[in-house]
Amino acid sequence: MTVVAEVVRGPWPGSVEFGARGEVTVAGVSLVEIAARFGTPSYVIDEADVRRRCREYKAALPGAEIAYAAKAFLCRAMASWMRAERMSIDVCSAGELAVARSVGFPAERIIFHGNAKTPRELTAAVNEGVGRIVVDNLAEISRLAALVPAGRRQKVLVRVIPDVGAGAHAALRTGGEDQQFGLSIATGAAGEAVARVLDQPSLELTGLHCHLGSQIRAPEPYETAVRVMVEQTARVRERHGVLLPELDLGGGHGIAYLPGEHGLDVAEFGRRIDRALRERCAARGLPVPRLIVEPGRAISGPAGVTLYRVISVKRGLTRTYVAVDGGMSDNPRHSLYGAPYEVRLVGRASNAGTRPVHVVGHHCEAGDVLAEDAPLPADVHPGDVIVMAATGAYHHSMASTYNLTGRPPVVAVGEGGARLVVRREGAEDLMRRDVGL
Ligand SMILES: Cc1ncc(COP(=O)(O)O)c(C=O)c1O
Ligand SMILES: N[C@@H](CCCC[NH3+])C(=O)O
Repeated sequence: MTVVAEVVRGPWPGSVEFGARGEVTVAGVSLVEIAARFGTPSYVIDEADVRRRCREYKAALPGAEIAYAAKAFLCRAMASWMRAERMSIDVCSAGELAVARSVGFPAERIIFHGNAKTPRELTAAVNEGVGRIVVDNLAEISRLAALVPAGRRQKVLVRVIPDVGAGAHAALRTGGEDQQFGLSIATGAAGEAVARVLDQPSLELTGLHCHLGSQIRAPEPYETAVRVMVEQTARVRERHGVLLPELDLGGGHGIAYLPGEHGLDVAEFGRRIDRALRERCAARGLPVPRLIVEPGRAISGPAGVTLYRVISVKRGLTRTYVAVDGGMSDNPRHSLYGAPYEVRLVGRASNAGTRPVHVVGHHCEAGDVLAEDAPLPADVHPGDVIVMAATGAYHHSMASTYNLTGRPPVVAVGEGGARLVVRREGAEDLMRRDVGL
């Protein structure tokens, strides 16, 4: 296939190719063929691209533990790719834990999160033997300690609020005071949690954790967080004489959603965090703790695309609406955060020129918009297939069945071609939970 122009890959998987006649392939597999074989809408994920991103993290942060944040996208295939790449996984529910364990993902490389873990979740985490549980409130400390069988110690991290605000949208900023995640240093809750954990013989405190927010594209907020977290680690030693061997900086690493944008530069992030950590630890006379990072979006986001079929094109007074066979049920991100997206026509060339359109879904809400002012060919028409970039994170995992629409399948592409890894949800699946009259 002729690649028409040097593609500025931006939000697309590394293997994407755009041909002169409108063909688009990912990992060498034609997206039109995927649409024909698996139907639309469909999520497509490039396995090699996901795995390459894991290796990029390992190369950028030698010696660090890289825990993929499963909330971004998890299915059994993804969990087994993470196992094969020797990644760790961060989970935040019994469901994510069960999926990871179902493919034999090693429990000791699982980090269990949650600001309101239920007793059932805590029990599952302890029984499975997860590597670390991240304490996120005072109430769960004694509850957790009581669940640990005699003769065992459960490793825990304490999630503190570093009071560093970062993230692409208010709903994605979780590192500042006055939100529901983590324990405040300012109110004394973080210090209290540390003391209570150290008081429990069945718990072993291995370090502090923080998570600033999501879709952060610059390293500076993380450098600030390193300063705060090293200071807190030093205070634990001063107050309790305990040297914490780990420091978890969470995730939140941003990606490009539009052409010309850039994500967090992982290599630069690695260099700067390493330097900041060494400097701060030297200043406080601490040995450098083992770093843990928890990228989700940056591992799976750019590796995924979504295919839709155009159902109708309506010209309004001022705008054109291109309605597709999916919508906020498979991608709630535009309606939740106003997130921008890049879309392209697939499978035919057009010389009609482009014009900005609103790509909308098929749900009964005016807010069911997928992309605003997206440039598509002026002759886009029903039956066309379009592809949306950077949908590998927080799409499948946030999908709903609104309007009793079944969720799309996930198709993995790689050297062996395309294969279904999650099947399409049908009316029978939806009715299986409905026990009837
Ligand atoms: C504790 C924790 N770790 C990691 C992540 C992963 O975030 P991201 O997908 O933005 O890297 C999140 C979500 O923001 C989180 O809450
Ligand atoms: N769901 C968000 C990210 C939340 C990150 C989880 N703490 C998104 O789609 O961007």
